[in-house]
Amino acid sequence: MGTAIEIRDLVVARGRRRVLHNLSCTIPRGRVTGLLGPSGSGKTTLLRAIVGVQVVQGGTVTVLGEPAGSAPLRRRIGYMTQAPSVYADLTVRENARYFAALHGLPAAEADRAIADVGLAEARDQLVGTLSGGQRNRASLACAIVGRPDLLVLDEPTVGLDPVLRADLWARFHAMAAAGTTLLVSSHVMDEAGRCDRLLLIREGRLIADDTPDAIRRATRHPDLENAFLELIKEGALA
Ligand SMILES: Nc1ncnc2c1ncn2[C@@H]1O[C@H](COP(=O)(O)OP(=O)(O)OP(=O)(O)O)[C@@H](O)[C@H]1O
Repeated sequence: MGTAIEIRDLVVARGRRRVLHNLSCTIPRGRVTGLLGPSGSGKTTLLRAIVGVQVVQGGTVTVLGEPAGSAPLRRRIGYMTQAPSVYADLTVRENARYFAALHGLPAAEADRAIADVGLAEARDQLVGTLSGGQRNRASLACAIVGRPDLLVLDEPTVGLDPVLRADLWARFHAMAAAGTTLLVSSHVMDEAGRCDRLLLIREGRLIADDTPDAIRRATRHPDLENAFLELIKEGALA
């Protein structure tokens, strides 16, 4: 299977606060790994460090065998931020075609990405007129258009109804089956069970790094939400 991302003793401060404390983990290739944790726990900061846009104070982040942020990685990573990163005054198709062109890819690839996120019917609509969930999917289309080896998605399913969420998760797994590594953040615990592996982060520290089943077994909670509460309680007692 192999390793896609290797993080060793990562320390990040934002403002005057230390946000990540000596965090270490490895993320396997060709799998969907979920990054879960409460609001403010450091999920976005960790994703930023992996994508290479975060100043770090210590430790190493190696992505697809290269140091995070290095030039060869630029075309190999798709990153969807929480704020939509698409142009409001362009249509969905124009946005996706623009990102396809940046990767040197033909317009057909843009149309494929739009269809992949279920936005084909809205492809000629200006992004500024889309609903929040549709705008998220337009951002996702732009992140996947280059068929990246690593897809880093910061809360991609916010604002989506259950049917669309289930549909997107099925697409994530299809991409993983085709060899893409996905790292997906969420603070919705019912999405945790959809991941192959989970990283649970709290106050900048990793409190679990395992499969959903192993976490359920170790905590004796069939429900991941309660399993996480148990891990947090154990952490507080340790
Ligand atoms: N630009 C910044 N300057 C100072 N502090 C920041 C900055 N960005 C984030 N922080 C702080 O860093 C901590 C981690 O933030 P981060 O965005 O990584 O959390 P998160 O787990 O992604 O939260 P959420 O789920 O709410 O998006 C928070 O305490 C936040 O207030």
